[in-house]
Amino acid sequence: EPYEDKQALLDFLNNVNHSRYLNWDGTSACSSWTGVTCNHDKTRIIAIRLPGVGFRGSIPVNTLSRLSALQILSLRSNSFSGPIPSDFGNLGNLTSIYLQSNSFNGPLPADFSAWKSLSVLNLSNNDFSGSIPSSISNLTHLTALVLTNNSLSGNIPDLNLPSLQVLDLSNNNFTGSVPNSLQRFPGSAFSGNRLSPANISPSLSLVPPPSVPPKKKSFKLHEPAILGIVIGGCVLCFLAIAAVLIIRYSKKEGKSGDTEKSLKKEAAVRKGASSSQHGEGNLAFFEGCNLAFDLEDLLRASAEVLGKGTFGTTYKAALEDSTTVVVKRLKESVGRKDFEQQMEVVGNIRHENVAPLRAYYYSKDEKLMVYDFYSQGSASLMLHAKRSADRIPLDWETRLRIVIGAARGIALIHVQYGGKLVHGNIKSSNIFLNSQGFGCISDLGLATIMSPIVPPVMRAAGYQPPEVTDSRKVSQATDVYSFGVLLLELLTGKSPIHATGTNEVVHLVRWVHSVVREEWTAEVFDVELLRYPNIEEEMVEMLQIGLTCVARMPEQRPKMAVVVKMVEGVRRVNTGTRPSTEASTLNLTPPMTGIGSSSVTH
Ligand SMILES: Nc1ncnc2c1ncn2[C@@H]1O[C@H](COP(=O)(O)OP(=O)(O)OP(=O)(O)O)[C@@H](O)[C@H]1O
Repeated sequence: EPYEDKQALLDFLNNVNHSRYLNWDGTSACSSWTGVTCNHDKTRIIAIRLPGVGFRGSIPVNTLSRLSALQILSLRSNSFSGPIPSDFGNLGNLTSIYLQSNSFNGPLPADFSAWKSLSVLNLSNNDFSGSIPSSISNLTHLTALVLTNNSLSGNIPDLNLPSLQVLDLSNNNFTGSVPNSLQRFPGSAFSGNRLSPANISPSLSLVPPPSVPPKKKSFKLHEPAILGIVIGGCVLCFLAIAAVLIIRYSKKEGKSGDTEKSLKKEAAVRKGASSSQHGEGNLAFFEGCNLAFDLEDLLRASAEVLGKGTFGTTYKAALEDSTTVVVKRLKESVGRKDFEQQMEVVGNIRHENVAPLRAYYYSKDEKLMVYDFYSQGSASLMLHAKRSADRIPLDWETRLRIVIGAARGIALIHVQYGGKLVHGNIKSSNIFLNSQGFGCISDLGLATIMSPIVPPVMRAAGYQPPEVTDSRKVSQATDVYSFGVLLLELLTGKSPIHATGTNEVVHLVRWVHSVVREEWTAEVFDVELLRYPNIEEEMVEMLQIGLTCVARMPEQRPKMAVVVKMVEGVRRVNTGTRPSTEASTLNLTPPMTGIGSSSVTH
């Protein structure tokens, strides 16, 4: 509703019991919070956003405390003063508090224990004083703590915040040293204080100590500086790598769609020799595969290039009996023994969320892998292909199914072979829809057989976590990070590395962090999702799961089995609040098979 004056807003807050979101942005009609009593129990209101509407003065006690369902509270960019009212502690369901860019003052709340679900706390650009209470360690779900540009002082307590990924304590009056638990954060998180430099991360050297601490309302101006510092010296290197990858990608895109007469003909051209000598045995099929063709049939099939990936070229091959399969022709690979061993591992995995490897072939000149053809294309294609007015957007239900299926597939992979198996190349172009419309992971095993040849950092720019600098560092936590990037990609509609209008190269994980930190949460989501009603809660929950998966430190990322529960819980939790017809027609959680009791055939 367009609220035009303060009275209308007050009427809303005080009398309307049935709304779930209150968003009111951009006018300056309000002056004081006085009169807002919220004297009804509006248990359904889950989000209040009143940024920049001109409020000033303090927030009296008992104005919001009855909103027991409230999850998101944004009062940023007003002129509130005074302390945070003590009864905010009653709002035990809060997940995000944005009070930045006001003139709040006084100490921080002494007891944080009530905010058990809190994920984002942004109190920056105020005048809070005193120290950080150690009770903040009770916020076990906190992912972002932003206290920059206040007058906080004393020692920074040793905070045990396992989920924390964004920390900014800069431009305060903290003294002492950076505690052990926070030394993983970049130096810029602590700059502009009087801290001993001894144990601050070396990146501090990139941060010129500000001679005059930035003052109120300077946060947005300050933001690029912080980002610039965080990215710091990496940026040039990153830009160079990204440019190479973008050029490569566009070349690759350009190639896809080329048609070729047959794989055999192409092989002959490639070898500059007769193609009759493929020699060395035939295709090895896996149990349960009812495809009936041999190598010659496959090589004779008319083939269309689907794309050139990191490991070789992928073809859609139409056989004479009208079967269509996908053939991956690898550029090179490890030796026969290792190749065959890995193919046996992969080919024997049968699970609805893992694309089955149907057959393989190995000879000196030719290494092939045969898969089913997924006619709808990959999640990447569905999400990013030709964004135009007549395009049918990838709807929210399909995105949820992709996420849930992909999570189940990765979790299944992670319990194979004594929990030692890693995918190593999770990305949206390797995810397809299975017959039930759920995500299904392809390319298992390729990263392993190619790791001596193609290092992981060269493979999936934007999907690889910071610790992956060489192939030995790939672990299941790498897959969790890549899955988190996939989740963010599906929520934002943006590629893991994308260029902005100003040709600036943006890293999706950093971009999402910066947007969430600034409470532009609504802006984070893909505009194509805005047309679907009642999904904001689910999107916000998915966003939080995605951010948990992309935690900087591998040991802080959840295990994939836990992620499965989290993503499945998003819809289960919310079915009660959705229209019953809609909820009952969606079968988002068919029984999970395979995890723990996998249906692997040998
Ligand atoms: N079984 C399949 N069915 C339909 N399309 C597929 C299939 N397998 C791969 N593709 C598509 O073919 C194209 C090339 O795939 P390929 O796996 O070679 O490269 P990639 O996924 O872009 O990168 P990478 O090699 O790192 O996995 C991609 O667009 C991919 O989504």
